[in-house]
Amino acid sequence: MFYDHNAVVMDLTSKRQRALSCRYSTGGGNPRLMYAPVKEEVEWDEPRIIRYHDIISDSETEILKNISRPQLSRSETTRGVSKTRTAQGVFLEEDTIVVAPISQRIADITGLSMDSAEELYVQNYGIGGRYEPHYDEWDNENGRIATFLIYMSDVEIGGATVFPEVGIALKPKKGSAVFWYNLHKNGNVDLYTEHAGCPVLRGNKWVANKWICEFGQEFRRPCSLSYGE
Ligand SMILES: O=C(O)CCC(=O)C(=O)O
Ligand SMILES: [Fe+2]
Repeated sequence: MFYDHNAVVMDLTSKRQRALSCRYSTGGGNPRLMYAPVKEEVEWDEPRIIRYHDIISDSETEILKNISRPQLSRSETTRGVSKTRTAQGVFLEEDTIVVAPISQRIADITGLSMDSAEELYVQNYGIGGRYEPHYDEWDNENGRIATFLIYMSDVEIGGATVFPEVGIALKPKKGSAVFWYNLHKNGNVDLYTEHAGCPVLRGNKWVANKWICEFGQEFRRPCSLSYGE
């Protein structure tokens, strides 16, 4: 399938920008964030997509890139090496330097448990690297309830994360992250969360994905019995 991402996106994003809002967040009163609240910006309402600014430092990103570089391999999906995802990636174990504090920060910010989350997945896209439209979760037990996508680089041209169903483009901004729920509270996939990584036209794109899973979130994000919620 071919999407003219730039055309869809530039049009709708500019309309939406008028309603954007920003605030400092303590993750609902988390003690670790009381003295250093995180900068939160609403990118979209439904599905709710939040951008967190300055959540990872330049030195942390350099460490993550340096650790990852020698281990990168072509990204795979459940069907093997992927043609729809032309990037290289690596899962970093929790005891890797700087990884555990990042997981803790994500837990503090989102209020979700990291106990059943996947390991941090660092990805690098070169020129032309892209990831075609997909859902992070479809039908798994302990599915990916939410995605926390950290941008570890700016990208000169291209490389936006786009949501074709809603018409929004999230531009990579080094040190920031975007967060959304893939699943509704009733456990169904939110069909508006289909997203893609646009081709990198100039520059080099680094991201780190933390996929947060369902188990352990029962009291943090209680289920809903309502069909639409
Ligand atoms: O690189 C991006 O902007 C999106 C990456 C993504 O969607 C994924 O790895 O699942
Ligand atoms: Fe994704």
